[in-house]
Amino acid sequence: MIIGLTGSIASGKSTISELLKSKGFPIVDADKIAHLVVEPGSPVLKEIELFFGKEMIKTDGSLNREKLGERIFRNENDRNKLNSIIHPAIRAEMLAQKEKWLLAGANTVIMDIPLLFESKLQHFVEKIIVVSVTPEIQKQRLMSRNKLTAQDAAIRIQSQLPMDLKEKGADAIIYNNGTIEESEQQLNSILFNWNAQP
Ligand SMILES: CC(C)(COP(=O)(O)OP(=O)(O)OC[C@H]1O[C@@H](n2cnc3c(N)ncnc32)[C@H](O)[C@@H]1O)[C@@H](O)C(=O)NCCC(=O)NCCS
Ligand SMILES: Nc1ncnc2c1ncn2[C@@H]1O[C@H](COP(=O)(O)OP(=O)(O)OP(=O)(O)O)[C@@H](O)[C@H]1O
Repeated sequence: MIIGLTGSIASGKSTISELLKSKGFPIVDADKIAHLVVEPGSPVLKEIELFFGKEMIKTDGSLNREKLGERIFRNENDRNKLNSIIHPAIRAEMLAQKEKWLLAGANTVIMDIPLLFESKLQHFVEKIIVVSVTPEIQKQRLMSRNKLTAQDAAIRIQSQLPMDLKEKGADAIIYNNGTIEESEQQLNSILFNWNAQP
């Protein structure tokens, strides 16, 4: 079974993904792959430099994520441009990793895809878990994790589809407003209901 794990920014996908990993499930992580495809010297990084300018590259040749983030979260045209440069490479690597796990005999593969709905990737997966939080908790966690002002956190949240729309597209929802243990209990019952084994 291929399970898509999604949610909104700072809703707790990585936290749930870590729990799944500790239970032995193989994880294909789109955010990690997004780091991989922009390694120094990669063609994707060159394209980012050509469009967004030399100031997006640090002196050690790596991507200045903070600078690029400042630009793309507040500007839809820039965000669409970055997506058109980086997403094809991310998708190709996600599918390759999924195939690798299936060939290795995995029963269930987890695909952690933050933009599953925004990028219309529902066909990549068979079941969808949405990790949801209330807007207040989401903003608070995003501000403290990324050291952002309330305004910058709001801009990032608005760059994605609203949570209620994502919930409508879910096969199961984890409400991650309480403790991690409470979220793990919800996760366990979803895995049990779907008879999902690593
Ligand atoms: C703009 C970048 C450099 C900022 O880097 P930064 O280290 O600050 O953020 P990070 O990569 O950890 O992403 C954090 C979260 O931001 C959100 N996010 C990232 N990119 C986007 C985007 N293009 N549109 C909307 N939300 C996004 C996701 O919820 C993601 O989980 C980076 O997010 C990026 O390369 N984005 C484009 C790739 C992408 O779409 N990634 C999302 C998964 S496919
Ligand atoms: N149940 C919880 N209780 C307290 N803190 C939590 C809980 N779940 C997640 N967090 C914290 O909230 C922040 C966001 O969680 P996490 O990084 O898992 O979200 P994410 O959905 O993967 O974010 P992104 O979309 O930005 O990658 C992190 O600092 C994490 O430690």
